[in-house]
Amino acid sequence: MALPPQTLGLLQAARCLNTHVMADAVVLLTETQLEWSEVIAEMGDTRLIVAADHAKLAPRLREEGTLTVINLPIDSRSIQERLGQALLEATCSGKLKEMGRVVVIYNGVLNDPNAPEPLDSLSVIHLNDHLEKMKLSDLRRLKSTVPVETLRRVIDLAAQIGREGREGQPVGALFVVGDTENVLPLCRPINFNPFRGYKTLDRSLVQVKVREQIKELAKLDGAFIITNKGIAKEGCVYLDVPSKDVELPAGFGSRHWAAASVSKMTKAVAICVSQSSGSVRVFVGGKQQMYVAATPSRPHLWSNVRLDTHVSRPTTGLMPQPVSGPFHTPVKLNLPIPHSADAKDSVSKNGDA
Ligand SMILES: Nc1ncnc2c1ncn2[C@@H]1O[C@H](COP(=O)(O)OP(=O)(O)OP(=O)(O)O)[C@@H](O)[C@H]1O
Repeated sequence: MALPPQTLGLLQAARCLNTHVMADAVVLLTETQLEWSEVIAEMGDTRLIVAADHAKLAPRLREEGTLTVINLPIDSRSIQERLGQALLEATCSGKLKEMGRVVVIYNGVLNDPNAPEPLDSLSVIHLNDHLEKMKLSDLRRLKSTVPVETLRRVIDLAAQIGREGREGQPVGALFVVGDTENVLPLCRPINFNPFRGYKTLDRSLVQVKVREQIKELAKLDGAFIITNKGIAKEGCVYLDVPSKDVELPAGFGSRHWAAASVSKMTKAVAICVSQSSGSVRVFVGGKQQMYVAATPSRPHLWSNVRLDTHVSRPTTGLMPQPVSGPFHTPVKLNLPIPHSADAKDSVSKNGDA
């Protein structure tokens, strides 16, 4: 079966563009089975990376041993989010250079995916402009065993909870991600487990509806336990973790101490949303390794500006506006926490209010 003319034209244009802009590769984002041997023949010696729903396309893709494939499960996210995820996965797995550029072919107009020629768009993406500003590579530097994609998803969810609260009220939360084997024995239920009895897919944070549900559940006391793969396992659990081997500046309460301690005792990453400030702190190995401000100064980008304080926010007045999309959060890494006597109530000299 020959390739549809529009797809063929896009492949040829992508190959040409790849040479002109000296791109590292052509990335093909597709949910549609193609005649892969023809695609490969069309691309000649141009590097091709296929980002596709592996389960659906796997049998045919596997037949083409030479193709570089990124597994991208279909879900309800927008094409921009899926594209972001594909580039992130490709960069994190070393298939693309962080500073490089790529030509991407995708279905950008979002017409019927079952149409004979769903591929309709071509873009040149400079990864430096995207991934570096987003500082997603920083997630890798956390040196945790939790996949970067799971971390990004939970951090984004945590940041949304911190910014949006629930029904006008500020809400805090604690996510313990990964190493569930060692984390679960440290947990005891303080309420019914809201995830019990649900199928894995219905507990996956890939699903928007699951993330929305978790935002609702964040009102309840206790922590969420999330697996490496981003599956919610338990909610409303109390972490019985001694805090003797961790150090936090004055002003942090029991949620933050529990986060630091559980990350010290296990290989899990603890992601803590402060109810009082709305900010998010990421703990690995007993230490705070990342800070996400409650109010993004540069929406849609990850950056590492702002020094870190644990600042109270007003409980009345306008809440910061939620920002959608996967890469919207100002992030700070490893900057020292001020050791003031009352960090929690201090107002940042650096404008972190
Ligand atoms: N060990 C723990 N395990 C699970 N959840 C906890 C634990 N300790 C505290 N929490 C949760 O954190 C909530 C707030 O506790 P606390 O005010 O002491 O925390 P905090 O660190 O000051 O955070 P915040 O800035 O959100 O107030 C508790 O109501 C509880 O839901």
